[in-house]
Amino acid sequence: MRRKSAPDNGITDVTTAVTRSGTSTSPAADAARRSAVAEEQEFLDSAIARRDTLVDHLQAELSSAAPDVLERARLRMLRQQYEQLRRAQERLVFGRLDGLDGTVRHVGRVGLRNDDEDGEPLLLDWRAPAARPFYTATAVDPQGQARRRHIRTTGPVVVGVDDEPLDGTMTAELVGEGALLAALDQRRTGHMSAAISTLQREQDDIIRAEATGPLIVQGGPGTGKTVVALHRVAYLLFAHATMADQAVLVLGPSPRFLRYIAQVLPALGETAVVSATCDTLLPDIRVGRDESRTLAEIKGRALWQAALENYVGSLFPRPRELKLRWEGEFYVIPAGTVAQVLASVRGRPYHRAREACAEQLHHLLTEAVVDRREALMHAMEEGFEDILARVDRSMEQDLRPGGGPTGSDVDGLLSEEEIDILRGRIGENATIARFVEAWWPTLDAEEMVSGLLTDRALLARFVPRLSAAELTAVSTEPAPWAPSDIPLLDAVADLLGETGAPPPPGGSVADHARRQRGWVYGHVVIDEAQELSEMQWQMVLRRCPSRSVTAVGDIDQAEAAHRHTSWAQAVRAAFGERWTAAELTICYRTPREVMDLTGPVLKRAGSHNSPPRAVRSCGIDPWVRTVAPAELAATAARAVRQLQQRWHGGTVGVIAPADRIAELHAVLSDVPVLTAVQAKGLEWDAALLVDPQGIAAGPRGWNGLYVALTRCTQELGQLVLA
Ligand SMILES: Nc1ncnc2c1ncn2[C@@H]1O[C@H](COP(=O)(O)OP(=O)(O)OP(=O)(O)O)[C@@H](O)[C@H]1O
Repeated sequence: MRRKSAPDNGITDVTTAVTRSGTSTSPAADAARRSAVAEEQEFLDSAIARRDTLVDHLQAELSSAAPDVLERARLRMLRQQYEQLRRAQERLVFGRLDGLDGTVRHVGRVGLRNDDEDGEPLLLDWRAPAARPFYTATAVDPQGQARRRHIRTTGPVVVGVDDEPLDGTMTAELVGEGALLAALDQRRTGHMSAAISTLQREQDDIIRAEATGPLIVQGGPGTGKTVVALHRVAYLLFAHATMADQAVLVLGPSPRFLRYIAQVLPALGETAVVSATCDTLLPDIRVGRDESRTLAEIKGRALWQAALENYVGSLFPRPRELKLRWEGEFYVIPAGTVAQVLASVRGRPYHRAREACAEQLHHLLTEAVVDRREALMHAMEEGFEDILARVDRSMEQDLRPGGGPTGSDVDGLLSEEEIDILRGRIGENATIARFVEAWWPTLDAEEMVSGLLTDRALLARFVPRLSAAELTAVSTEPAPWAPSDIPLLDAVADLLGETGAPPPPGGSVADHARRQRGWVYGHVVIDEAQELSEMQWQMVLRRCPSRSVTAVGDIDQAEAAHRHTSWAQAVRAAFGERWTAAELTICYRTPREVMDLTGPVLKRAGSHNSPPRAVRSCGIDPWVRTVAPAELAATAARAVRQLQQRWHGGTVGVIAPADRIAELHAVLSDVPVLTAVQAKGLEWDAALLVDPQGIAAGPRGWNGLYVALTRCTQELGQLVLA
């Protein structure tokens, strides 16, 4: 932090001289702008030098550190700091707050401390509480600030500054409007980038919200839901140190979408993150086919959870007398004792219960063997020579082989150590293991689910709420797994519990989390959450029992097979009434000219909401061409070429009904040609909609058309069939 000598004068000079777009209005203004840029360049240079020094220090410390177990946590933290600093190249410094008290604070991608450890930081991390006014201070609520400055940089060079006085002389709905509009107008690269320098108030409120329970964020297309979701991950990992130990799960709608957002969190230095779709959450299972909407809807219903619990529950053994054979003799464990053993593991997953019961069985058998021996010893004491001989023989067998103590106490009773050895032998004995396996078999989730889904009678027994037609539809599906099978497999795998050895050590927290189906995350973020079925929500809950979940989505863009038209319906099965709602209201992506077309489409989709308000106009009117069906593909190819020329250096995407994709792919190999569902969450500079009526004709087609219309940042073209 620096203190200005004459705060009021300094601020006034610059802010009156520099307009929001950074262009000057007079020679005096030009001079003020140059001086402001020079001042910020000086600061940026010092921040870069400090960052480089810290990187060098950390590198030296990491390379000289011994791999001491006790040091692991500290080394992990150092490595994280090192990675964050090393990656903090672009926009190292992007903001400045001038306090009413004359203090000056710079805000940047990472925090940088001065040489003096206890002193004020040189640069505030954008997530630090002290940086918050940069995103939320207004003229009405200046939060102790006199001015906010956006510093525009290209690599290590300051190229401009945009000042906003917070004294009421300039009122703007947007924070750092110049910088924001410049960011929104940039050509799209095909990858989302971080927006730390231009986050808006309503976005910041959600990013920094408490993470103690489910937070559901509704926002229309382009309102920055993905931006908010990803920056919230970065914020939570910064604000809650322990969250990095558990990792954060980011669930997106498709692999294509995950590729689109893949660079944002690494660029912010965050690596304790696992990205997946609901279909790829199970480490060893892959979806092998599409499915009908009817089946997706049936198998997405919450009722499957109880059905599967009953199904797995039915396979737990019932209490009955158990007769075990050990060293040629039979031992009986009465049904009452078995019932007690079973009761003691009630509520545990199948395999964990099995493991615990098997252990108790080993104990009981050991006790029975020891008791019988003691009885024999008593008899021996009473002088039965032949029994003595049997005991000796039996003991020789029991304590063989293995190098342990081979003798017994002088009185013939087993010592504690010998009893332990006996118990160990029973626990490792193959015959006993076979007996336990026959009594309580280990099960495989995939076999269990396919066994249930292909057996109509079994389905009718465990899923009685399905109609006869639904039972038939489910039981006659083909073999490879479909998307709606994944939550069923996950539910059964969870009810069964893990078997086998834990995954090998090594790798990062994210590697561990990725490899383990049952990993519990510190937080889960879901994008396009309106698409999740009730059973997919259960998958989320299993991975985050604390319910520290942020779900962003647009209920009006819902295209999934479920019939939810409100968030209350969508999340009732998962959270009941206990969730918090938030809303994003401003559309950043799609220009006003295009958003004006979306109102009627949204109405046709059955929504009572209005589309979000577009923040900017691009000056390009959306266009429509009517085309004969036979000309469609060729016209689309020509239109795409023209768009590519106009948006040279940017991106173009095509959206069409599913049945036209193949025909278009044949002529358009260098641009994405997607259905509306596949285009979810994506954006391009220009979008071409081919046969929009066809898009609207599908199931939930108007919602699909709403998605399709809102993918462009600049130009929208439509080819309508004659
Ligand atoms: N504060 C911001 N600063 C800069 N760019 C932003 C900001 N907020 C949103 N954007 C940009 O606006 C576009 C839309 O954002 P985003 O994809 O997060 O919206 P969305 O609500 O998830 O949209 P959709 O529901 O259509 O998928 C992106 O290019 C994003 O980078």
